[in-house]
Amino acid sequence: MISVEEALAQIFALTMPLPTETVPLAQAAGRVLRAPLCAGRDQPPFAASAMDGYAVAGPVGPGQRYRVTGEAAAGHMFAGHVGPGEAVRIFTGAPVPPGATEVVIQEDVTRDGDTITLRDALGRGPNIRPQGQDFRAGDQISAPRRLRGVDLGLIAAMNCAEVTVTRRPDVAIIATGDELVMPGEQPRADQIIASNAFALKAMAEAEGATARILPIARDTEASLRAVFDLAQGADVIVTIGGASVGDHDLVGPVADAMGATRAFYKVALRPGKPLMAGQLGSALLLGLPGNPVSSIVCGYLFLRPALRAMQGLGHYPLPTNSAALGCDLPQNGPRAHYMRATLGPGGTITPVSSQDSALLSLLALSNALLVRPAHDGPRKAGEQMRYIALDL
Ligand SMILES: Nc1nc2c(c(=O)[nH]1)N[C@H]1C(S)=C(S)[C@@H](COP(=O)(O)OP(=O)(O)OC[C@H]3O[C@@H](n4cnc5c(N)ncnc54)[C@H](O)[C@@H]3O)O[C@H]1N2
Ligand code: MOO
Repeated sequence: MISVEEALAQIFALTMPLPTETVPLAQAAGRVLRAPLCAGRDQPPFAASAMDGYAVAGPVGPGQRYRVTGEAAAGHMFAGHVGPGEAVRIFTGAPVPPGATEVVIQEDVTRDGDTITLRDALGRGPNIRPQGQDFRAGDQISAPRRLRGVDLGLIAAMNCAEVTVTRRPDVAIIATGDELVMPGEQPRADQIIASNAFALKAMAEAEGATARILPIARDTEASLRAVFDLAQGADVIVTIGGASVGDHDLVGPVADAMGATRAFYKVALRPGKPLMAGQLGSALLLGLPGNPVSSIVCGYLFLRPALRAMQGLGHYPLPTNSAALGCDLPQNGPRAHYMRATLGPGGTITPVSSQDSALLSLLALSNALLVRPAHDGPRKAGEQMRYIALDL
């Protein structure tokens, strides 16, 4: 059995950044920017008033008087110049007219006809945002990066209407097993509901992929082949179940018979030991174990990083944080253990009561995977441990 790190490296070796496409900004949230962007203009493009008040020229102090010669509002600049002893009525966001040295807020002014007089208690000036204070024409946003809402706002301000992003990976998800029916169907007494595909689809979509749940493959070679055929065109084919050593575990043999090349089978990992990875046609093939927690943990550890790599974000495992252990733990065995755990209010992390890989309800109660490396020694409450946030 190979280590989790080796398995992830082998999966990365099977991935290539996908081609790019150009999309309008309004459709770019969550996509991965692949080409750097350049600001088309300075922001603000002119010295701008930060307040509503008066743009004045000349010394500013209590009792100073100015003659108001015009008005500047956002989107309506004042065409003239402000000379000594003159003022222009100005509003937030308006260009500060040439000659003006300060904007005095209107609360500090008394106005009588066309004359303003500054009050005794003056606020601090100058209330002018210099041209290019936010960014300059030519300033760049670097790539690659996942585009958040704030990035889209900045790109829009730079006057870029379109962005070059990675094409969305297409993920085909195949649940396998005679015991499975879809939610809402009428299961026989010996059947259960196929649940894992829904978690994995949500995970893939949160990583920027499109995901399709294919019909459940039954435990026959013909059925599995037929569903694999439906996966054509996918960048990633994820199978669920049928990965172990039982007589009805057909994923490996059928994929092999269809020409898949196998990178590895079995990882020193708990849960998720019977994980398989390879290539089928041009698709990355991830054969996940059927136990619900195993498949979802493998989705975190392998599918998410693989989708990031395919979108051009590089080869990285999901990030970990550290927290103080809430209880003692015995020595770990030979498999890295990703324990379902809760991160409590005091910042301590505690494994949930059972680590059985079939217990979806306990996974749903958890908000972290406590990482125990293979052969990790016994741990005492209070020790710092690494964990992965269960954020999807
Ligand atoms: N003799 C051995 N038996 C098993 C071993 C082993 O090493 N030797 N490994 C165990 C481990 S660990 C795991 S994990 C499982 C993985 O088995 P499979 O990947 O072949 O999965 P299945 O047998 O098809 O299913 C396991 C379990 O999960 C349920 N399941 C399957 N698909 C779904 C789905 N889409 N949604 C919800 N639940 C699903 C299935 O009904 C089974 O209960 O093998 C152990 N056995
Ligand atoms: O490797 Mo299995 O996923 O422990 O239950």
